[in-house]
Amino acid sequence: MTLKLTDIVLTYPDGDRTLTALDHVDLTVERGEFTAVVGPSGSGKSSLLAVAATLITPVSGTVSVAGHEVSGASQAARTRLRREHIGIVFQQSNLLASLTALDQLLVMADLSGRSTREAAVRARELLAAMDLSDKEDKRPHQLSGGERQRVNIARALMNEPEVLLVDEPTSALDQHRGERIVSLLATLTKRNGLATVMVTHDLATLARVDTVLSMADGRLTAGPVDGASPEDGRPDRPSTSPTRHQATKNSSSSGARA
Ligand SMILES: Nc1ncnc2c1ncn2[C@@H]1O[C@H](COP(=O)(O)OP(=O)(O)OP(=O)(O)O)[C@@H](O)[C@H]1O
Repeated sequence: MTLKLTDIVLTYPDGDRTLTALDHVDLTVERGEFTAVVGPSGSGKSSLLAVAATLITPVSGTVSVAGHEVSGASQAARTRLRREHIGIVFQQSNLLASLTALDQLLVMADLSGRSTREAAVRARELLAAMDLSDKEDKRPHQLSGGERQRVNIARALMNEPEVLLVDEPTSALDQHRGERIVSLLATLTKRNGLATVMVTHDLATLARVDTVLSMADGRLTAGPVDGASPEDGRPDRPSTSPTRHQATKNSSSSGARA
């Protein structure tokens, strides 16, 4: 199992009390599986991603990434694990303003000690896969919102991660560009064998994912919120299995504690 969170409890100090952001959460995502987490603001979605990214240590529970147990690992080991196995795409494009699209990717390779030649080949391949070959030399302000988000995704894939964590990828995009980004994520998940977790408010994008989970008050349960259909907003899409979103959670790989 590529990403496995078991019985995670995460709290934050809240004045003289403690706020439970994640309340005994289980999550398993296999390679090639695209999982979406939906839920209201403040329900714990970003906290879940941060724990999965090994950026925050939970009070209890275990995190395993690509077969590596995170609990008890040193800070240096976590950083290495993150660099080698996890790609993160943040909500807003956080590209460096002064760098070209190509250099945004090369910086990642530099941090992980890849050879410059090998990195340049991979970066160009990734930009081509994102349909950005003609934008290699463009800086962020010369790119559209959708193009910036595709550079973000390419950058997250630079070190060939097994796990891809994506926070609200469509929030700054119009519907068409948003759908294109999620479609791209779905394709990459299958093609690269990624275990992808996407936090989203955008129910229209759920038609492209394999599994939908809902966060509410720090608890993760199977299925979309309020009975919303994953096909909402995409009536023309060929349906793979409308009921799988519910079934997957309860029966097999992805575990969410109800
Ligand atoms: N660093 C922090 N310190 C204290 N409380 C926090 C911190 N980060 C998040 N919280 C609280 O934890 C709860 C879960 O927050 P989180 O950001 O994970 O939710 P979310 O579902 O991602 O929300 P949104 O959709 O608005 O981003 C909220 O009540 C939030 O106020």
